[in-house]
Amino acid sequence: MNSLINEPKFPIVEIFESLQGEGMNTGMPSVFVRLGKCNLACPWCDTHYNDFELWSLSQIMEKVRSFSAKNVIITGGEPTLQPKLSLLLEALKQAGYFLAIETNGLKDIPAQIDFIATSPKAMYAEKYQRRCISTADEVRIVVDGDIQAFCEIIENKIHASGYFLSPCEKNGEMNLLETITLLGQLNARANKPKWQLSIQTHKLIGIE
Ligand SMILES: Nc1nc2[nH]cc(C(=O)O)c2c(=O)[nH]1
Ligand code: SF4
Ligand SMILES: [Mg+2]
Repeated sequence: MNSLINEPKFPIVEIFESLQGEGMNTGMPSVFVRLGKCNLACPWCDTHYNDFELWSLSQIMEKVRSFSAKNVIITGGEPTLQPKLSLLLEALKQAGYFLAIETNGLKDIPAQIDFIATSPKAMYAEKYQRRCISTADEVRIVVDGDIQAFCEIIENKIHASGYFLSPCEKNGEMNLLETITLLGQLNARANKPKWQLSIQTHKLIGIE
């Protein structure tokens, strides 16, 4: 009997190597493991998270090992939806990788993760009011409307080392003026966390 037939499988959209394009780790060489499925449906989502194929754990490990970066970014879709995510993370950890996650922050994060980047979504504010993660390394919020109140709610709910605003891209245009205007308003408050700009630099320079 081949024990590999019992291997866990994961919905994989794509696995590729690039530079982290966003947030405080911008420029870090990374292998991106993009998992399928999501528990939200943001209208401006840039990922075909339902276009996935099932890959076994060893297929994923082989692909990740074919690249040179030692930072693995688990992204999606929403990667925390995978019931067996810890098995994948355990295998990657055993192989010596630093593990980062990109999550919407509604579900708990497995303990194997070394760096949490979370992007709470203002249009789903009620869900975040009800329950979300309470700590992260960085918070990045997309400016898809008048979201100052949501940023203030998230500051209180999610303690992080860095808080970022990202412009929203619609029809190829970024709302940068709206984004930096809101940055100015958030940072004019006394005794509150300072917010910074995070741009999807990979899109500007045309890398994956
Ligand atoms: N270069 C690059 N950096 C990224 N950071 C987060 C990404 C994502 O799609 O989750 C991403 C991505 O797709 N590409
Ligand atoms: S949470 Fe992320 S992956 Fe899910 S729909 Fe929103 S932008 Fe897309
Ligand atoms: Mg992306």
